[in-house]
Amino acid sequence: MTSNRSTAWPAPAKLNLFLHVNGRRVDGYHELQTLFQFIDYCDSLDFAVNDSGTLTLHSEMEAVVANSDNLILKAAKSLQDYTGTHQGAEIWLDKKLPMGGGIGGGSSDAATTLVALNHLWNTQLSQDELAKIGLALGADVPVFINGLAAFAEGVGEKLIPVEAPENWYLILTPDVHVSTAEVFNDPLLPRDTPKLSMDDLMSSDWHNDCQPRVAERYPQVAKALAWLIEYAPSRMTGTGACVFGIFDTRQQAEQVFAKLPAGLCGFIAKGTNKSPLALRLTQR
Ligand SMILES: C[C@](O)(CO)[C@H](O)COP(=O)(O)OP(=O)(O)OC[C@H]1O[C@@H](n2ccc(N)nc2=O)[C@H](O)[C@@H]1O
Ligand SMILES: Nc1ncnc2c1ncn2[C@@H]1O[C@H](COP(=O)(O)OP(=O)(O)OP(=O)(O)O)[C@@H](O)[C@H]1O
Repeated sequence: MTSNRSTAWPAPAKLNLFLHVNGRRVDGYHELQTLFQFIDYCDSLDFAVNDSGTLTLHSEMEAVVANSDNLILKAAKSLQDYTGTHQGAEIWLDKKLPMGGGIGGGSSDAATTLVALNHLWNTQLSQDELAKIGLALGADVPVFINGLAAFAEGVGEKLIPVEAPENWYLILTPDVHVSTAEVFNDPLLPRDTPKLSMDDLMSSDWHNDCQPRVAERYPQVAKALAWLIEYAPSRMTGTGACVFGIFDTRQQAEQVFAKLPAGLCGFIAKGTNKSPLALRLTQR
């Protein structure tokens, strides 16, 4: 073990408690309104800083995604380029979050890398500067950098912190990869949900505009939703494939989890309006 190893930087997952598609921009991207909340279910990263400038990543996910395509190394390189630092880092990733499920693991890993290295390299960028670098890596990176549950507009970069109910969730992870680009390119995707104002936020009908089409095209998602909805209010997060059921207590979530039939997988987590990454920073 390297002696200057800084350990256990959390990269939490997020849920989109709702995801409304309000329109399509001329560049093809969609205008969204969404409510992001973190859950206490996280990847974990370790960092050892060096003076040679080299960046290396150790991760079991290399079998699935080449290290050169990993958002962690892309984030570290972006921070080097932006700040001109000559420092580098050896990075270890303990991957827990299912990939491509709409819970934002890749974006969260990128955000944790930016926040941790900004701290460990002492490059002193502001949160806004880090969020700007992060946005170029993915629409969901800024909310992970800010670390507060938020109502988001635009493509997810205009963030207003909100206090959402910190429920317990049973999250099901259908074994299917849903392509975000494919969902947004679907001609039948509804794109006309009226925009909510902040005042209507908590009282309005929360839904996910991507859910009906994804459920139609991916029977595994439809099956997970059909089962979960029998026990709790349930929705899809992001563009899927994960779906979550909402519970008041851990016990209620556990009772339902215990009934999970063969062929469905999932986990229990608690919603949290302050990200475990932000909590880690304040504990230093
Ligand atoms: C749907 C969300 O998960 C909500 O949290 C995110 O906005 C998705 O963010 P992401 O996974 O980082 O997605 P990106 O990699 O930026 O986009 C993938 C593709 O989805 C489409 N896309 C994405 C976001 C958006 N607001 N409008 C789009 O039309 C674009 O074709 C884009 O090329
Ligand atoms: N560190 C990383 N962790 C996960 N995926 C990564 C990582 N780096 C690059 N990727 C790529 O990004 C893709 C999307 O990953 P991610 O797990 O963030 O999807 P997601 O949960 O659907 O995210 P979102 O909700 O932001 O759409 C993966 O399929 C993988 O190819």
